[in-house]
Amino acid sequence: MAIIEFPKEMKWGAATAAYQIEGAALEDGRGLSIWDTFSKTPGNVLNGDNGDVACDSYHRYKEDVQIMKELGINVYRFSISWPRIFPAGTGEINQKGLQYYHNLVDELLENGIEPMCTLYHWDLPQALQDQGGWENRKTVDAFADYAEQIFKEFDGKIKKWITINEPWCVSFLSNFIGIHAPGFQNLKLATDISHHLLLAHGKAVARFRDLKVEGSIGYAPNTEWLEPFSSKQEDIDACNRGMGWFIEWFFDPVFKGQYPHFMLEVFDKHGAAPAIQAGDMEIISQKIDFVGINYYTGSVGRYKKDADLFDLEKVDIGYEKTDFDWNIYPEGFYKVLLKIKDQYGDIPVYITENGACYNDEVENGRVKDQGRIDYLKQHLTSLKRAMDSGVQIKGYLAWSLLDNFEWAEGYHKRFGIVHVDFNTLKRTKKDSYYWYKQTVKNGWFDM
Ligand SMILES: OC[C@@H]1[C@@H](O)[C@H](O)[C@@H](O)c2[nH]c(CCc3ccccc3)c[n+]21
Repeated sequence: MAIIEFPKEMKWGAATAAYQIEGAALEDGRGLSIWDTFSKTPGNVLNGDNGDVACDSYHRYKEDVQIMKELGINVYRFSISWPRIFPAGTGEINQKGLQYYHNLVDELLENGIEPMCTLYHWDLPQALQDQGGWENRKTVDAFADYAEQIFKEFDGKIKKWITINEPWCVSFLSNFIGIHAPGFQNLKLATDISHHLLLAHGKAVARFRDLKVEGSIGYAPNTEWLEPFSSKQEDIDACNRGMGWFIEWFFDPVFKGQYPHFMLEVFDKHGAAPAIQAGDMEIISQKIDFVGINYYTGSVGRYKKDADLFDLEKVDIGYEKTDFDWNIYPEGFYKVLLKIKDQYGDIPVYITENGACYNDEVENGRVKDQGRIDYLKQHLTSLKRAMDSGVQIKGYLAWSLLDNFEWAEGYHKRFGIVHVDFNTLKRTKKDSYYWYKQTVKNGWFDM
């Protein structure tokens, strides 16, 4: 088949997040996060799993860095646990928490791997949730203060920064759909939170600029492609409205300084337009250096009155699926990247997450996850198509380095290119690890 080749200067990496891999949830002064509370509330997480131990990367990070070094990647995306730094969300700083991230970052740098740091990957300090969480504008300022502390602490060591991971998940998945922490189901709450998250992003960028921190900063919205079932205008419009929930709602404020009118109309219909204060949009829309794009799947959609907020219903037309039951839809990756470039201009893009759930187990010391290899091949091919179409891709980071705590699905859903036995914490490199290693080394693969 075809040889798919990438530019020499492209960065290759892997991604994780604090609550999903660290464990040591009650160690060295860490405060509780909303995910500690949510996962320990019966019924919220499959099998009652929680992040108390996870991959125990808090203690095993040196082994993990060696795995990355052998993989040959040159960038590693991780997140800092806010409650490990500020156990109460603000005020007293936990020095042991800072020390852990210095140890991790130093280990990465010593092994020629560039740290890419996500400041917020969903683990809000519970103490702040107790004061209203992201619904309270005080949390926005607490985030800016936390970000400032981290910028000052790691300036010169960390040079790629991401403010917020997937504000759509933090707002709508967690406060309207309700399957993630803190688990509310209120549309007005969710839209207010989405606004406060974008404001928090903007305030952190402002502190970054004021402090003249070395490096570049962006955010990492999640994307999805919705393909109209037919060429009927009602199907096309329904899919555009549905994608507006992930894309225009979180991109227009940052890149155009305003919310998309068609989305405001949708929320207004339900009395859920967000509360915006004078000056907010200027803070939100200040320039960023790159955008992190997370892409996993796409669906076919068609118009259906009142099917959901967008008069949209998804139609299963038989695409192959991963073990998360998500369609394997690489075409959507190509299309969403071109949509973003067409609508927001030639912004530098890192693919900060792309990967697949396959729950293959270890057999005779090996994990034959051919499904994941095929998924990566197809999506990297779509990525190359987007690059050849002019999308400025700076790097690709696979989700995830390790099998880890997959939120409401617990440890049952595996996204790693490295298998983790959650009883022994033994790491086993999967077939996809070796395929990815070869691809990173060569800069090309044979489709
Ligand atoms: O579900 C796989 C990964 C998570 O492990 C990451 O923490 C998170 O950033 C992330 N986002 C997405 C796409 C949005 C989504 C998240 C969770 C559930 C459904 C959709 C997939 N993933």
